Amino acid sequence: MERSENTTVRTGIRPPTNYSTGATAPTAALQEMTDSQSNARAQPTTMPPPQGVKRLAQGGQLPQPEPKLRKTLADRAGEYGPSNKSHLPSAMATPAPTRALYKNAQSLVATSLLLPPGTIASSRHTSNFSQAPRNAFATSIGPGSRPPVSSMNRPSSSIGFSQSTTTRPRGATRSRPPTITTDQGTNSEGGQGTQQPNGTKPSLALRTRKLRGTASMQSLSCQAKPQGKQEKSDILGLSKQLRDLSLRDEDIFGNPKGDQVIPKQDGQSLLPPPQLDAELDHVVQQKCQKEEASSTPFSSPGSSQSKPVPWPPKTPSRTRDPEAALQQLNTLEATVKDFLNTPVSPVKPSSPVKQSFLTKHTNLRNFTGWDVDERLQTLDSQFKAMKEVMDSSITDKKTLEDAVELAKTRVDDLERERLRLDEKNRILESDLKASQAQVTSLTVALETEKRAHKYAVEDTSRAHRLELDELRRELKDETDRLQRSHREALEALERHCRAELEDERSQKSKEIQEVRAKLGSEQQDMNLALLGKDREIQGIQSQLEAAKLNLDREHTIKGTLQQQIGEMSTTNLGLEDRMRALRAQIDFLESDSKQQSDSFEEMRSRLEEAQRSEEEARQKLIHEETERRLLFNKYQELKGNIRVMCRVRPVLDPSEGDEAKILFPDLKTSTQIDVTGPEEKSSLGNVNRKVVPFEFDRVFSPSIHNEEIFGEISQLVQSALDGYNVCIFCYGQTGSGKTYTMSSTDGMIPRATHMIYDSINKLKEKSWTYTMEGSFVEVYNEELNDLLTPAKDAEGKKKLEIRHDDTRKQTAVLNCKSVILDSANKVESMLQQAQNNRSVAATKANERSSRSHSVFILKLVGENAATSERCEGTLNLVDLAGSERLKHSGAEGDRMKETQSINKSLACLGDVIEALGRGSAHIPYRNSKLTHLLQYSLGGNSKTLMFVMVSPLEAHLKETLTSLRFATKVSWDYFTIQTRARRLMI
Ligand SMILES: Nc1ncnc2c1ncn2[C@@H]1O[C@H](COP(=O)(O)OP(=O)(O)OP(=O)(O)O)[C@@H](O)[C@H]1O
Repeated sequence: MERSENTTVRTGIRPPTNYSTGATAPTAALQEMTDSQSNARAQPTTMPPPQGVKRLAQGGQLPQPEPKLRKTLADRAGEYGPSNKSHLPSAMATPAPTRALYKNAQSLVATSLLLPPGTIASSRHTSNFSQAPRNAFATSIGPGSRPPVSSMNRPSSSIGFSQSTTTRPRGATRSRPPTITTDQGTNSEGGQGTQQPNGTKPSLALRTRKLRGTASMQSLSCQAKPQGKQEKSDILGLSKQLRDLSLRDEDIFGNPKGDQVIPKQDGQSLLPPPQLDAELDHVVQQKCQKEEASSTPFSSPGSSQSKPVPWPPKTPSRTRDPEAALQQLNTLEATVKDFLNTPVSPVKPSSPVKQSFLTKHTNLRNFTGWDVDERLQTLDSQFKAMKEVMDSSITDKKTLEDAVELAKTRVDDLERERLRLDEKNRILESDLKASQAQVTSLTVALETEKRAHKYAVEDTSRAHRLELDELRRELKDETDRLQRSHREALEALERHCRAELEDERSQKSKEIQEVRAKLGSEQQDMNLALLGKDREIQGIQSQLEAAKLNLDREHTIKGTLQQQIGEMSTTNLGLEDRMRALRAQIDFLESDSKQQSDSFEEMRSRLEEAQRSEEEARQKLIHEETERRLLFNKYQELKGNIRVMCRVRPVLDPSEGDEAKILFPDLKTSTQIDVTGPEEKSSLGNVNRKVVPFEFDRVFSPSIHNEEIFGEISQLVQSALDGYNVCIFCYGQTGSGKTYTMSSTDGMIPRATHMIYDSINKLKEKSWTYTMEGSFVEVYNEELNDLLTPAKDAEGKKKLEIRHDDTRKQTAVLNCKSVILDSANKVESMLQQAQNNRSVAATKANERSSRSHSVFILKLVGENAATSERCEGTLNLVDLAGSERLKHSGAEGDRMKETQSINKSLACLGDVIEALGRGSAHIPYRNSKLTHLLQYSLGGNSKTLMFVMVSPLEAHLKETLTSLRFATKVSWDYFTIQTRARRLMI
């Protein structure tokens, strides 16, 4: 394809295959051809528009191109297109010097055509003779002209021409080898026929024009060489003139280098390399030198292979103007005619030795004839073909013009689009600028707003700070004010309280003085009253004697009544027998007389009377029971609500040690005990042992058993059944027999419960029903423990709390287990359980030393259905802890703490009894748990019995004396109370 294009370009003339019969005569056609050669020489006409053209374009017919930077397609089309070429002035299209030179060239051609036919024939390429158009063309210009070798290889189809002129891609830039032949062929038509958008074509056309001029001159010089040196010099001069012509043409177009500077897109010019002309001159000179060296220049094999310098120039392809082409044809026809009229020079005979051939590559001999008619016919046919070509060229031209017009329209559209886009771009730029300005203004506004906001925040924070400081100051002031006011109020209140306290103190002192004075007078009155009370006591004692007599009488009456009841029961049985007998008798006498009915009525009345007597006797018995209770309580009170008894245990084993000297002087009353004290040295050195006598309500010797002892306390148990609170203590040192007396199997507790059961059963006859409920607690280290609950089960339980009912004079222990004692067996198991849980610790004094106070609480509640009476009494059986002194026991640590708490509770018990004896208004029950628990069983109408337990051993003598003295003190206090009570009774 490339090769085809190149060959087409080299030819520059349409192949005559499509040559049609032209309208122009052959002669005229030859003349036009000659002219076309001249036009072909006038390359500047196809050059890019010179300055004049540019000025014309600037005149308004064409859009003004941007110099070098932006050229529209229309601009480029105007510069290089054939339409612009038509605007060129004729003077510029064909400069005068060029025309003169071409005239010289035509004369030279004519001279060259006068060469001998053999010389011309030898220059033909007979091997390619089959290519008629080229061969015809070669013959059309005469044998003196050297046909272009390169054109012989070119396909002579019109397709190549079309490609070179119309169908070649506008943007395609084909590289061309920098050879003379290639450039020559390319430049022969490319500069005119093609319109390359990149502008390389005009540059190549200029270069082709130079080459053409130079090569033609070289060729001419070479061909003219055989004519002589003068001709050679003429040819060289003509070559120079052509070169100068090219230069001048270039000067005309304003380019000193001979090429128009076509700006590339990158701004670089596409100037041909400056050494190209020198190379072409060098090649032509070398070729001429070779031809000079050869003897037969036209038959030289290299001549046919030499550089294909086209001659004559391919004018038809270079000009697009058909009229000019026709003119060229006419010129060519005229030239042919001149040639035919010119006489032929004789042919130089060849050497007989050396045969000459057409070329060195063929064995054809030299031409021997010249058929002019045939040549003319050939020329005529070529002319016709050229005519057809020209017609087709005209058609192509019109098509191209249409295409150009279309391109212009497109260019205009594009230009309008560009303008629209430019306008849009300007609008967008203006918008952008406006947006930037807006952004700037917004940024400024934002900055301003930020600053304003910052200032506002700072102002606000400053205001808040100030406000906070102000609030703090106010708060501080308020706090100070409040503190001052509070301090002042406190001071005023303190002053007021002090004043009130002073007033109260003075008032109280006055009251104390008054009370003291009053007490003095009362004491006198009391002494007087005491005397009266003594008398009353004596009276009461007499009443008591009388009451005893009454009681005995009542007992007698009771026995009589019981006897009467028995008798009445017997009588009742007899009456019932009699009733049955009477009924039988009634049945017997029913039918009898009135006597029988009277007898029946009498019997019935007697029966009713007997029943009434029985009811009266029962009512009397109930009444006597109530009366008995009152008399029994009065009797107990007369015997003393508080009694102190002493019991001395026997020596269990002789190994226990010596027995102390304890005497019981009054065996009849059993109220005294004499204890021989320890040895004491007198001031004279005599050792004496004092006998210390003690007197109690009852003294039990070691031989007395529990049964007899219970006989003494059974009356108190009866009082508990009668609804009174009874408290029985066992006091004494460790090992003195307290537990034995109280809790042993035949101790007071079991006996008391058994007695209570018996009494309850008996009282049922008197319409009394009882409930008995027992509990067992322990006071250890001033704390209450439930002995009926094992220690492990007591953990986590609530502590025992003492609650007093002041109305009923009853005490209850909260959170303490109580057992309903509905049988005697339950009491024994309860005692056993309590004994196991009781805190027992070993001390030096006793291995089984009880270090706590145990309290057996038996609550008795009785109700009489006949009389609706109700009684509620409590029997407290207390086994006190050992009363030994600390020094003697040798207790340490926890034992010492136990002992201290034991001594404290015992001391508190003594204080309570002392207070009760003194008749003090305040009884210190709450000083210890024990007295607090037994509050309603100590004092008042309660019955209290204290057993002081005594060891018979000499070793325990001191403790024995201490215990006896404590009991005596209590006894005396009780005595005081009893005395007072007796006085009150009197
Ligand atoms: N009247 C008595 N007849 C026979 N044995 C007695 C008598 N009194 C006490 N005993 C015996 O003496 C010992 C000590 O008696 P008991 O344990 O009752 O003394 P205690 O005062 O209760 O001592 P603690 O204060 O340590 O409980 C016991 O073995 C007991 O059986």
